[in-house]
Amino acid sequence: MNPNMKPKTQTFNHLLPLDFDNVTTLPNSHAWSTTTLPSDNPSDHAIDDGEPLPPVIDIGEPGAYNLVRHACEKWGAFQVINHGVPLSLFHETEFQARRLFSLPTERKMLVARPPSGTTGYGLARISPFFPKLMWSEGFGIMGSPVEHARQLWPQDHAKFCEVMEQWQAEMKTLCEKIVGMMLSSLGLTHEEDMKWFEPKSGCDRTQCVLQLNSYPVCPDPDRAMGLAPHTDSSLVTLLNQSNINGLQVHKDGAGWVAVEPVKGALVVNVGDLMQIVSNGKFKSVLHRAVVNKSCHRVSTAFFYGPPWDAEVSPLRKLVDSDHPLLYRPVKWKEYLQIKKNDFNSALESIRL
Ligand SMILES: O=C(O)CCC(=O)C(=O)O
Ligand SMILES: [Fe+2]
Repeated sequence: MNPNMKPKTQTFNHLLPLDFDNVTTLPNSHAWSTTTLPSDNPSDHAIDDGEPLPPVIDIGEPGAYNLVRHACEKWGAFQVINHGVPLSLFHETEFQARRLFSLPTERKMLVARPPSGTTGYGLARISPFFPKLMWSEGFGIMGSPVEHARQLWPQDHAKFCEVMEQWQAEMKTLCEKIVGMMLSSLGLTHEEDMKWFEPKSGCDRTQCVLQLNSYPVCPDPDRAMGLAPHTDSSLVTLLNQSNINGLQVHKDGAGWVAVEPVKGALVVNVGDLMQIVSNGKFKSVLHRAVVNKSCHRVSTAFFYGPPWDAEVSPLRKLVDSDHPLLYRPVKWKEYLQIKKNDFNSALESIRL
């Protein structure tokens, strides 16, 4: 696989996932060959000093800041527990996501995501960068999902909207806390150093996307890919991967490492913007999702970012003669355009 590949011309067929329920063998369109499928298996290095890695951090503990910094530098990912999000809401969110994906294909097509859009039902947005299709379907939400939910369930959409809005609110609060912890761990204060990111004139303009992902049972998981390797463009991403294995993170020297699900924990990914803000100290983690033969896996990813037009640049306090400025300033909306063209080399293209 060439991560620098340009998107190929999309046809309508490329925008819509398979009707997975009616497929018993892996179609050629979804069969990743050894040249397109990263061949290295999850590493044996996933255990370090008897602890599963990336680390699981109790963010209620006084020493959590140091653990967060260490995880962001070493892995670009960690799991959080003791975060205050009720377990019942995890279950309700997963239940509603499963309810959506179990609708008949024709119903889901009513809310198909447009080719360059963010919200609605469809293939992974990164699909155009890869020669094969992924064994997954997704549904993107920004703000209220009510317009789409009304089309999916004309009589019965209130609960879906209530649960998704509650989940978004909880994720946003937790992201604010985690971004604050990351900055504090670098010796920065939110007030001084994050002015670009603060709500202006009392209204909160941070931009967030909630992405529901579905990985149906796959007849030939070794040749299929749930979600191909990528980094997230966000500042941070919070992922609920339910109780089923599938997420893997890439670590130099260790290869692909499985992130073991921990009940009630959320995975935190450092995103590209946080790598920029931290002047390269924190690593935007390369990750992927694999599929399996027996369980339909559902995950929810909450991408947390600054206002579209806020300029993101490395924090001045982190730049000195030993740590030269690594990235030019960029607005998130501009960065997303760069990512659409350059994909996994987007960070390189704004490097000084
Ligand atoms: O489902 C997963 O484990 C990964 C999801 C993900 O990386 C994404 O939605 O960006
Ligand atoms: Fe991701």
